[in-house]
Amino acid sequence: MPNSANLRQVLTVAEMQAAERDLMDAGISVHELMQRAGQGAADWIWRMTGGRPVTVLCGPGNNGGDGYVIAAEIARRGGEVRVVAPMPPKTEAAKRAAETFKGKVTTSGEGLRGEVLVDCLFGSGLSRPLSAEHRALLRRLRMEHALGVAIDVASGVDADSGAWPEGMAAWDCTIALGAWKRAHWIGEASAKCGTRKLVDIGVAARSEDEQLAPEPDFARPAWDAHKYRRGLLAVVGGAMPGASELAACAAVGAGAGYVKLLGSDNSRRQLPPDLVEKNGDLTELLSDERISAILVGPGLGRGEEARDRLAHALAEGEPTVCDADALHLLDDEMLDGVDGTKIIVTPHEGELAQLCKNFGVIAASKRERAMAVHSRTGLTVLAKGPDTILAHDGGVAYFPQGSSWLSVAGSGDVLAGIVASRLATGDTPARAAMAGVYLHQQAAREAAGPFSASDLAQAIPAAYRAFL
Ligand SMILES: NC(=O)C1=CN([C@@H]2O[C@H](COP(=O)(O)OP(=O)(O)OC[C@H]3O[C@@H](n4cnc5c(N)ncnc54)[C@H](OP(=O)(O)O)[C@@H]3O)[C@@H](O)[C@H]2O)[C@@H](O)CC1
Ligand SMILES: Nc1ncnc2c1ncn2[C@@H]1O[C@H](COP(=O)(O)OP(=O)(O)O)[C@@H](O)[C@H]1O
Ligand SMILES: [K+]
Repeated sequence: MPNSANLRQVLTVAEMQAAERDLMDAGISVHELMQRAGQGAADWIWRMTGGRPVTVLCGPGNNGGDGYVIAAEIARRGGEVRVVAPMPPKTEAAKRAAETFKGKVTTSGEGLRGEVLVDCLFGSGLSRPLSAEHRALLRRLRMEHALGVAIDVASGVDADSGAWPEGMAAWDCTIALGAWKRAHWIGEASAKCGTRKLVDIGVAARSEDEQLAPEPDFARPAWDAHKYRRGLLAVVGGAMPGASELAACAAVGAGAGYVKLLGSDNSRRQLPPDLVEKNGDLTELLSDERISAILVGPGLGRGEEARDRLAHALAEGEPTVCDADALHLLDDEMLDGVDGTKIIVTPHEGELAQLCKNFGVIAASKRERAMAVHSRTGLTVLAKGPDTILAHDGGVAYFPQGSSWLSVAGSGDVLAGIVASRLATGDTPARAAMAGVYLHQQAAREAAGPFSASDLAQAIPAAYRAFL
């Protein structure tokens, strides 16, 4: 994934239109922007398909206009290309682009069988749901072509929410124009858009833009590093020790130099040799000044004792990750006198709903709920699930989709351990959360599903190496 800011911005349709107006104010015409977009997309298509016969489906707006530019460029390079246009071009720029394509244009593409379908029916200007006729056309053409490439966003997708049109087949590749849209990273669309490519047409990055989280860039420990300097993470255990052990095991490979499990019982259990467990009075155990971060929540329980342990952990004022049971116990009373900006919460959908309830927040979508909890409390909110959204001091960040093999019990404990480990190394909450998600996803690739959560935890050092 690109790490430069203008290739990571994620814009709404309205923001994209404003960016287009800014470019036009700077003297660049819609025609020029369409040429940049269409030629850039044609370049990717040419590289991916190596000159195989291409059918371009063109709609009436500027997405269709891009399609005519793509078709003309492929023809100029000597490729076999035809256009299916159920409606004539309506905008000036699209009409002008259509004139440059001299090849075959039909309205239905009936009987066409081809290798590559390029979808330029509708892009970000989708103003109503697809008609039954357009759905059927898209479905038929998609079935009649081996490979499908969507331009900007797949036709019928809501670019701002990532909602996917019912019954529509997935695409092999989506080529975003000018900037990423939310649909490339959230909702069903993010899972169905295939490989993502971005064509840069000169849109400038602004600091307030939402962004695709940058990949971590780790370094080996400093020459004079020692275990405490690399970070000491305290994992507060509770009623069900398995979950905190799993999180602690994950934390060992994710950057911290030392991970200590602070248990609540003295029962003899077989612990992995890397884990150090201390039992006893939690306040005393947490008074170790070398502790640089705390993880609390996995296996904590939700009763009085759990509440007490969470309150003790938060009272330390250290950078802290709250996950699982802790998310049910967090509320205004628990946060009273606590600096919320030092805390990361890692809720799944249900836990996010619980946080909203506890803090009296009402919001419609996962993204809005995460943002609302963040702005109400100052907490850094990593809302996980099939898609992951981070609401933090710097705004909102999105991530590529991880492997669906991550949907296994304990996977969230592993993520919490990784994020807490990053926090212990001195990363800011936002950086720790971003690095944590990428490490978790990379560990899933290394463990190559199906895997158990402990397989996933074991794959973390290999995942770490991928970002060195
Ligand atoms: N912004 C930029 O910087 C750049 C943008 N570029 C490109 O422009 C695209 C956006 O173009 P766009 O705004 O013209 O919208 P687009 O998606 O072509 O559709 C609008 C047309 O479709 C119609 N229509 C909509 N829904 C419909 C439905 N369900 N069923 C039937 N009709 C429907 C709608 O009709 P109306 O709502 O007006 O009745 C209108 O005629 C963007 O995705 C990117 O590809 C690049 O070229 C360069 C830089
Ligand atoms: N379908 C999916 N695709 C990608 N990642 C997923 C999917 N389902 C779950 N995950 C990831 O797996 C983890 C599951 O966490 P969680 O629901 O807390 O599990 P548990 O409570 O069992 O530990 C999260 O990091 C989430 O992002
Ligand atoms: K499209």
